[in-house]
Amino acid sequence: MSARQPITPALRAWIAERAAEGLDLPALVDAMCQAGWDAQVARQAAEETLPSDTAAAASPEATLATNLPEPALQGAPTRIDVGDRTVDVLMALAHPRVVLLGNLLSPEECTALIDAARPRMARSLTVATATGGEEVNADRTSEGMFFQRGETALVQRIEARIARLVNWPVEHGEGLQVLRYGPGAEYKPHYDYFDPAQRGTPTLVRRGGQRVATLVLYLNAPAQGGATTFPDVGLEVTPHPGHAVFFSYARPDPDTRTLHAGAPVHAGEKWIATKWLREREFH
Ligand SMILES: O=C(O)CCC(=O)C(=O)O
Ligand SMILES: [Fe+2]
Repeated sequence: MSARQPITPALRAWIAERAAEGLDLPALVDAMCQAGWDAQVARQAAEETLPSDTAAAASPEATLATNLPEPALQGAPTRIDVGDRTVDVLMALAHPRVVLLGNLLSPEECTALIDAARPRMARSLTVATATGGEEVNADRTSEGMFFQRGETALVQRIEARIARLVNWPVEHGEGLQVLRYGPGAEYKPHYDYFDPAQRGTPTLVRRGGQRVATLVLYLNAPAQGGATTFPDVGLEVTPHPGHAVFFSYARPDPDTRTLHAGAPVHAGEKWIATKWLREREFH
């Protein structure tokens, strides 16, 4: 292609997402050329989007700072030190970006979180994207509650651990939400980002930008059912106490393939804690 192509925000977001997946500068430029971009434009866009030290180093070993939450998986570690604990890396998927983690919470912490949440559970509300308020949603038959950020010593400890795990400031996180699904309850397929086409989205985004990543922490294991599913890629994550599934989305777009659901619980109950991460400080 010879015509000068513009470096659009969408292109920048795409570059950042590929970088988060581990592509280095030469690989990024290659991928863009294959997609029809002019080599010079591709290199310029990549250099402008990636931090200068990354672009300059341009080696596969270089730490790729990104604009998305992301566990430090360079060098394929089997475990990650999160300060007061060592988390197991169990599985990673590039697109959608999904990382399955083990040992994020101890059995005692899972129980303590359930016990602290239990007296405050109410039928789950979902953000009403049309208005920016909250509403009861038939697609979401769980019960839930929110902790304030840093509300208790336990919540504070977990939030600090998550921040270190995904390299994203505590202040960019929404309060931890605890959900309980009884038999038959589910959370139908949805995206966690706010739909840009909805009228209420600007109100929601004013509180800290878009959501860019989600961490679902499993607090128990239902006897049957209750997986977190990603229908676009046929992935089912089985709940185990102390495990967590992380996924990120560089832009509010279905092409991130982050459509996901809480599958119906068939036997027993399912308890999770969800941490949504924003672009900026959430207040
Ligand atoms: O229940 C699950 O496994 C998924 C929960 C979820 O999607 C959410 O809290 O946003
Ligand atoms: Fe979700």
